[in-house]
Amino acid sequence: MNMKGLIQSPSCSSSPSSSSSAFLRPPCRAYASRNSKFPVLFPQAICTSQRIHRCSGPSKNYIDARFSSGWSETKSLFSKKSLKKYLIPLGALVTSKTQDVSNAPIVGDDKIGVLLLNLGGPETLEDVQPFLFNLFADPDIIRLPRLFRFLQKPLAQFISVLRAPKSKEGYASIGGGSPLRRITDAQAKELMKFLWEKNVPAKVYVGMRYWHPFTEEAIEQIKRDGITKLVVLPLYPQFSISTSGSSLRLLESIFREDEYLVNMQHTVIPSWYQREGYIKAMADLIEKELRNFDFSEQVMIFFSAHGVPLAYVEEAGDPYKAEMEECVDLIIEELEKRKINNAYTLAYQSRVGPVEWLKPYTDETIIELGQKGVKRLLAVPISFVSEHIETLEEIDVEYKELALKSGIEKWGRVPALGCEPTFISDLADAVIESLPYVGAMAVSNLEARQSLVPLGSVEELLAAYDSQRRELPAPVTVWEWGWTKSAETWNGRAAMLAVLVLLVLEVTTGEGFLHQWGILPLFR
Ligand SMILES: C=CC1=C(C)c2cc3[nH]c(cc4nc(cc5[nH]c(cc1n2)c(C)c5CCC(=O)O)C(CCC(=O)O)=C4C)c(C)c3C=C
Ligand SMILES: [Fe+2]
Repeated sequence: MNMKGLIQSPSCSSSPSSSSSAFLRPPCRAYASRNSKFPVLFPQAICTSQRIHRCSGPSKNYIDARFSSGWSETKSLFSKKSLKKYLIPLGALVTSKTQDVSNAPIVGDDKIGVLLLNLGGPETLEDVQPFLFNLFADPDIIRLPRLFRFLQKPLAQFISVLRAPKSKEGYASIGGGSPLRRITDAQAKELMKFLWEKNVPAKVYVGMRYWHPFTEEAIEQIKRDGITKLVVLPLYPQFSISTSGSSLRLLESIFREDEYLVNMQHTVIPSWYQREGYIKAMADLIEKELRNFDFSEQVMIFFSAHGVPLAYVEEAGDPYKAEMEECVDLIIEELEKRKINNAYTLAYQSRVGPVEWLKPYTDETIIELGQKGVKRLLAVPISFVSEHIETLEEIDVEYKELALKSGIEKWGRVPALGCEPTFISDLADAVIESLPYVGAMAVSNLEARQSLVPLGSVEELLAAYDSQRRELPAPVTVWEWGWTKSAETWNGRAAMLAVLVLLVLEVTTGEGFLHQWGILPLFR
């Protein structure tokens, strides 16, 4: 079959892992979620086919865990009203008959596509500033109050120019650019291979949020190929408004404006950290890396996740923290099954700007552990499945140095999953399991309504998790001031306030240093 035109990057070497049917669970009883008024029934068919890790009892299922812990306590946007909506995904309903313009694989009458969503990264040092501009221009990264929205682009320009030298240094130290495109392309190629081997001939596309290949480019290709059923799969294991959410929001706006896409059936797999293949693959990597230590049972397993500003979780109901904690629990459970009972901890890295981010912070935790006499540390990057600047530079260089200075004697790091066959094979299973829900009309489709991983259309998912689209303090604060805990915070806030004043003056008068430097106006 013709696969030309698809991803042609260096592939990961892998061989298909053994069938994941070993992961099938015993039939699950139907039960209701503990803190919710809405009973969530999990029929056997769904439980087994979704291969959700926790399927053993009322207190240990995925949805139940969400609503019984952080979610309900954090003014979650999964209010009972939105939860109801969430559990009744409507799907994209209209079947489109498209012209057969390409060699896209066909199942029945359908041409199936999988769209992998990822962040994207600068490929050269010249790309760094424009990449940062795209990132900071994203209203899901810097959420300005409505009144200040017109400042989004000038502010993004300003911050990106300011941050570029530091970022460039980082990218220079890892070879002059991000490896993200190469790795994501390789993952796409492997995923396609697994899908075909599992008798699902699908095309896999990569759509990046902030750099090439942009999501818009992937969508154009999807249209050219005449895809009729699309599975949208963000490559972030845990959902965050700032990552998968942002990509889905972009997708929603693209879908809305396009007649072809309005009619294309699709579904979204919003997060998949609880899948057994992913959990086992992570545990495999940890187990392997522990073997490099002497006295391996004394090694502290240090999960380091990318942070998000605290307000995302506490004010907008971002499920990221709850999903992260659940994910760590699942990996630890898997390790314990293997008789690996090491101490472990979770901390958050990579904060940007002066607002408060999820705590504990990775750097502070490393210092504390050193003070407490921990001698062996194994860092586990957990929020991202490729190597990238924050593993290769921040963890491997900065945190390692800090750890050694803080009294840690032996440091190790688990590699990112990349193209691990167990992992990619399981992603292929996730795609296959989602296919019956593509375009499913949940109102009349009991299974879609009861799906454990709440598959739904882009629009429904966005409406469910972020319907109110609250204004949040941006990671880089531009309007807050006051007495703060540290001089760094205060300096940052004062500087940003000054920036805001200058920007307002620039934009209203049309004069100032940004105009002199040719940065403004953005569009001539
Ligand atoms: C789950 C992963 C990620 C979350 C959550 C996330 C939130 C987030 N990030 C920024 C700001 C920056 N991120 C940058 C790079 C970057 N971010 C992620 C992942 C998550 N970000 C990755 C994988 C990468 C690296 C891509 C690569 O090129 O390898 C950067 C640029 C690098 C730098 O200058 O440090 C910035 C800036 C914010 C503000 C945020 C939440 C609001
Ligand atoms: Fe980031």
